[in-house]
Amino acid sequence: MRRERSDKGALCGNHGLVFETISKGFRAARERLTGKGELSEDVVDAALKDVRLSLLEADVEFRTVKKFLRDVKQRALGEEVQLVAKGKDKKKVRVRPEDHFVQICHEALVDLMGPVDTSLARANKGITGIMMVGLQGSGKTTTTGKLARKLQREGHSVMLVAADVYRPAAIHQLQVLGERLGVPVFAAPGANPVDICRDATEEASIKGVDFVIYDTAGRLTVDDALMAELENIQSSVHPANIFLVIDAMIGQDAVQTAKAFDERLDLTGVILTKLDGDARGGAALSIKATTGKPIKFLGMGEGLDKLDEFRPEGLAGRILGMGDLVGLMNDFQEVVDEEKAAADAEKMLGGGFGMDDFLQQIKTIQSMGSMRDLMDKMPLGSLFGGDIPDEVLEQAADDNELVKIEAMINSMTKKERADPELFLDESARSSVPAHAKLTRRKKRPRKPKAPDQLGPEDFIESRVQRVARGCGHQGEDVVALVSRFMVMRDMFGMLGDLMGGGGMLGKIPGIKQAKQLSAVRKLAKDPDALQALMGGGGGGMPGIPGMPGGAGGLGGGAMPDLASMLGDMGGAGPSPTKRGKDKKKGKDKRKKDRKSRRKNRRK
Ligand SMILES: Nc1nc2c(ncn2[C@@H]2O[C@H](COP(=O)(O)OP(=O)(O)OP(=O)(O)O)[C@@H](O)[C@H]2O)c(=O)[nH]1
Repeated sequence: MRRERSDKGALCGNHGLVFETISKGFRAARERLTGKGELSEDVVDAALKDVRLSLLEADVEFRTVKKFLRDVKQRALGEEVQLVAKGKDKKKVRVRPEDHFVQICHEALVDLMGPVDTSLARANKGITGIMMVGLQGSGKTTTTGKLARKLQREGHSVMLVAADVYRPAAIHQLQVLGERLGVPVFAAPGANPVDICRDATEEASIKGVDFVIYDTAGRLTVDDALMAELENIQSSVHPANIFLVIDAMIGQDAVQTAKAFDERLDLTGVILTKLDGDARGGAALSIKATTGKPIKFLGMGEGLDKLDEFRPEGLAGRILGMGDLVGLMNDFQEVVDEEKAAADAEKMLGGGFGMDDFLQQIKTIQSMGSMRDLMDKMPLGSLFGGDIPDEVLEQAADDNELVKIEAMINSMTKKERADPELFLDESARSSVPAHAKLTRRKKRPRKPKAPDQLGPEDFIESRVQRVARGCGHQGEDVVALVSRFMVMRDMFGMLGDLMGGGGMLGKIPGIKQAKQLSAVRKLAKDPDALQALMGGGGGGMPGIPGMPGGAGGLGGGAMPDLASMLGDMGGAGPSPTKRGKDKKKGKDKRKKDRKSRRKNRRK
C-alpha cells in the first residue's frame, strides 16, 4: 500500500532520532559499564542484554542479533583487554571499560554491515544499465530520480525508463521527475515492459547516453509473475546494476524480501529508503548479514538530494552516538558555498556575528534536511559524553523552532539584526551601539551584564513588543531569542579565542587540536554553554536550537578540522595509512622536483 507523507518526519512513530531504538540499547549498556573496573564476563553479559533488547525492538533479524552479540562478547573477552593503552605521546592512558566496549561495538557493527563499495558497476562497453526493483511503494521511482540527479551531478548523461505499466500514475510521476531534472524519460504506455526496456536501451545507445535507469513495476507482495517479468527484463537488457529498493519501515520483512529478490535476480545491492521516518531501521543491520548483499544507498527523505551513500562506519558512529562527521560534511557540501562558510566560521569565532548571519545559517540548515537527521550526525555523544538531557535534544531537534526563529528575526529592523544589543536597556549593554555614537555620546556602563545574566527587565519593552507583534509570537520569545543569541555569540567568540585568536579553524595546525578539543569539552561541562548551544529551556522560555549556529560554524572551515580532531580520537577523519601515503607521495614529488630542477640547471 502506498503511504503518503504530509510532512517531513511525519512517519516517525516515536520522536527519536534515526536509529534511536538501537542507540538506546547501546547507551544503556554504556551506562551499565560506567564505573566498572574491568570488562568481566558478568559485566559484558549484562550490558549485552540491553543491546539485545534494543536490536530486537528495532526489528533486526534475530539470527543477526545473535551473531552480533556473540561477536562483541568474543572481542570483549577473547583478548586480554588492554585497559591501559599507550597514547600518542607515549604516555599511558587509561581506557575506560565503557569506551572500550563502545569501540568494540563500533568494529563489530562495521563488520556486520560492510564492506561496501558504493560505486556503480559500469558496463564493459556502451550504456550502463541500472535496474530498480522492489515492492510497491518502496520508493523505486523517487530513488530513480535521486540516482539520476547524483549521476547528473557527476557529469554523466542519463535516461529514465518508465517500465511500470500497471500503474499509469507511475509513468507520470517519472515524467515529472525527468522534467525537474532535465533528463529524458522513455515511456510507451500500453506496451510490454520487456519491449519498453529493450527499445529504450536502443534509443539510449543511439543518443550516446551514459546511464539508463529502468523503473520497474512493484507488487504488494513478492509473486511469481512479477519475478518472471523482472527476469525477462534482466535477460533482455543485461543491466550492470540491479538495485532492490526496500522501505525500512517494513522491518523484519525486509530480510525475506531481499532474499526472495536476490534468489531470482542476483542483486547488486540494496537501497534502503525512508530511514528518516523510522526510528528503528533494523534492516540496515540485517540485510548484509542475511543475504550477503550490501546496502549501497540510504534514502533519507523525499527530496531528490536525500540519498546518502551507505558507509558502515558512519552508520555505526550514528548508532553509538559518535556521530557521522563524514556524512555531515557531505550534506554541507551539497548546500554550502565553501568560501562563504569559511568566512562565516571565522566571523562567528571572532565573535562578530549578527542576526542576519544567524538567519542565513538557519536557512542553510533547513535546506540540509531535518534537524533530527543533522543532530544524529553530530558527534554529540563524543563531545558531551552522552550527558545531554533528552528534553534538550528534543527541543533542539524541533524543526518548528527554526521557523519561529526565522519569523522573529524577519520582524526585526536591519539595525536590530546587525546589532541585537539595541534590544537592551542602556544599563545592560556591553558596548555602545554603533548608531548611538552618531547621535549622542553615551557613557559606557561601568559593569555590563554578562549575556547569560540578562533577564526581561534588561530589555526595551517597546522594541520587544514591536517585534513580537510583527511575527505573531510572544514578547518573552523574542527576549529568549535575543538572550540566547548573545550567549551563543559570546560562546563562539570564546571558543575562537581559545582556538587561536579567532582565526579560522581550518588553518590551525594539528598541534592545536588537543587545545580545541579541551575547549569544546570545557564548553560542554559548562551547563550554561551547553544550554546556549543546544537551546535548553532556561527559565521556562522557549529555546533557540543553538545547533544552527553550531552546525553552521562547523560547516565552515571548522568542519574538516573537527573531523580530523575526532579522527585522532578514533572517530572519523583520514586514516593513518592514508596520511602516511600522502606524506610519501609528497616526499616523492619533492624529490622529483629537485631532480628536474638540477637537470634544468645543467641544461
Ligand atoms: N520520507 C521518505 N519518503 C520517501 C523516501 N523515498 C520515497 N519516499 C516516499 O514514498 C512514497 C512512495 O515512493 P515511490 O517512489 O512512489 O515508490 P514506488 O516504489 O515507485 O511505488 P510504486 O510505483 O507504487 O511501486 C512517496 O510518497 C515518496 O515520496 C525516503 O527516503 N524518505
